Amino acid sequence: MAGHFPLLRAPTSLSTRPLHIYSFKPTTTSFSSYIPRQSGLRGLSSVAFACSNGREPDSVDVGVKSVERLQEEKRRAELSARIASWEFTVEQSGFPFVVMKSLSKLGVPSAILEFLFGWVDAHEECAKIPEAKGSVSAIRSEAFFIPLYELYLRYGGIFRLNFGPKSFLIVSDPSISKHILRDNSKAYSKGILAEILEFVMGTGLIPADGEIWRVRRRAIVPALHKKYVAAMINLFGQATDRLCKKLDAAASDGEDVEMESLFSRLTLDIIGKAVFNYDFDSLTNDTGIVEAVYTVLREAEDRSVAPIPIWDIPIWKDISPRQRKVAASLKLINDTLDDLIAICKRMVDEEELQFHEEYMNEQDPSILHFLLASGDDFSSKQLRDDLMTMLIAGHETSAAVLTWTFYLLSKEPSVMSKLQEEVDSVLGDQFPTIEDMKKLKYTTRVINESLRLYPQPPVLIRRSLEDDVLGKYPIRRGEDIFISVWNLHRSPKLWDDASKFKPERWPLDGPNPNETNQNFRYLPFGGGPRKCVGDLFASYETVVALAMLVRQFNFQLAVGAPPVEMTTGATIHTTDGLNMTVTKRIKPPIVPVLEMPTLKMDSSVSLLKEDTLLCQEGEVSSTHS
Ligand code: HEM
Repeated sequence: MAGHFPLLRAPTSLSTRPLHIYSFKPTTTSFSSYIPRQSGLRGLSSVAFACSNGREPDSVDVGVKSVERLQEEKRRAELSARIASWEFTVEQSGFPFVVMKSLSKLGVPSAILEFLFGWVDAHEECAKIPEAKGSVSAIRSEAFFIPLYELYLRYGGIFRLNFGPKSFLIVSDPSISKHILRDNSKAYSKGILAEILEFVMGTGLIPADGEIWRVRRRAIVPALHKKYVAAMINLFGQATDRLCKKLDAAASDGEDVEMESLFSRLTLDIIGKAVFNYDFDSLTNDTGIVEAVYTVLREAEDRSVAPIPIWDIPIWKDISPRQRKVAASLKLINDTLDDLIAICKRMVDEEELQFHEEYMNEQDPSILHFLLASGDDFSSKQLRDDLMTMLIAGHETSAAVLTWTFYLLSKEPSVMSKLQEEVDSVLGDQFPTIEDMKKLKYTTRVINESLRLYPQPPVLIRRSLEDDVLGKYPIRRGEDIFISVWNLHRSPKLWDDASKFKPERWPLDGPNPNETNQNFRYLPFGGGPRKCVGDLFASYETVVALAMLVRQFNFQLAVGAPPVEMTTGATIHTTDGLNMTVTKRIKPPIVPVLEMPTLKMDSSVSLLKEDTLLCQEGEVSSTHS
């Protein structure tokens, strides 16, 4: 999300997208990056991550797709070659640069050039940030962070990208990221992000800056205390159980399922209950409010790529049917939130519970209830902004994590087997509990690794509020900056086998990886004061859903489905959904364990020890720690 920005990618139309099951129906999900079209950054090139399930598709459509894919790969290779040949470089003056470019054209490898000319650069009095310029001919509408990766390999951990009059600093260096996000975070705001999200999130926590952000963060973080998150485990289990029932029916009927939209609905149902005690029940129904939520999400995404902000023209709001629909959807959501706030206020007035640090109403443990009970002084508009922000922040991100985790697992059956083995032994037939979270170590590593390969969102956005120095480069106030988490997480300089899905890279007996213990090369939840407030919530949510689903089913990419390609909204989405064949698992028979009283005592002693160890080492990082 949106820390979660570029925001928003919602199923294009709930009515055009059947609720849960269909076979290879293209899902009208053309996601675009949030990067404003006028910036010229969108779709610098395109990339298709073809999926193959090891079986040959046979339809004509699929044949056409394969040709398109080959063309795409060719285009991509051409673009890589053009980037590698410095074609996009903005000429910098000076003898060293001219020599470097000439040597590069003669085929001298970039590692040698870096070695030779890095030294020269380091000794210049006022180093200049390497500059590249966007090429109109290379612009397409696909995932923008892929060409940024190619440019990073060519230009390094910080470079300037120019598009016409606009320019952006692209940062892919751990220590510069740490400087911006943590060490000098006060000198940076959310910039473009705040401007685009204003209509839907107002001054909610994600777009807010300065004093408003400080006050709201201080009010909201305590609401996600450990007891609350533990109580949410039940909710995660129940919601996932509903999804399991749907999959069970699909498996019995032999129908394939589109998992991305199912995950979107699962996480919407969860976040509605968790944040304001509202059951969207979107896994079962397409009610007006669910459609309203998606209308607003889609609008935010579209605004982020529109060439002219026509929605700002007063008369346009009244005559455009689309803008009228957006306004009506926002009104419906706001009215619903106002009702929920009123109901909750009455509950708080009537209850006799004393407010304290780990306050929680068992009947309604929602964040809204905590905020109202805390007696904080804020307007209902601010409260609505906060609720809306968390709804969006906690919905698309978790759904995207689950989508890409299942995609990755479909490619690595050995990881899936290991995962199922752990889940069987830890959960048996029970619903997951908070104690299980510490024991599901490999499951957690699978999520950690999925977040490395598919960070949600793939870039973080900032704007400098004052002059600063990034690495060795001075920068001016007002610079728009993209920290590419995608580049950091996939850099061959920072990781062995960077592009391989390898949960084993994170030792089971080691700490849960986070930005601090990975020194800012790994930023699944951002870092510094603006780190995600829902990190622990989201970790448990995705672990519970993953564990319950793989316990009951096997998942394979559906035969003949469109290839799984990437595109961006708030998070990384698929272009045509994640179509899977789901089959019920046949588990091996449970072998009864012989009761041996004398040995029993010994084993319980060692079990206790192991549990203690797991508690200490298996903790999932939390903003609240
Ligand atoms: C796997 C799921 C999630 C991922 C990957 C994720 C990721 C992130 C990231 C990277 C940021 C930092 C953005 C930045 O620095 O610009 C962030 C911020 C935020 N996240 Fe999440 N998030 C997830 C789930 C959640 C959930 C479940 C909630 C709410 C319950 C939530 C609420 C927020 C909020 C309010 C912020 C803004 C914090 C601030 O600016 O002070 N997120 N998230």
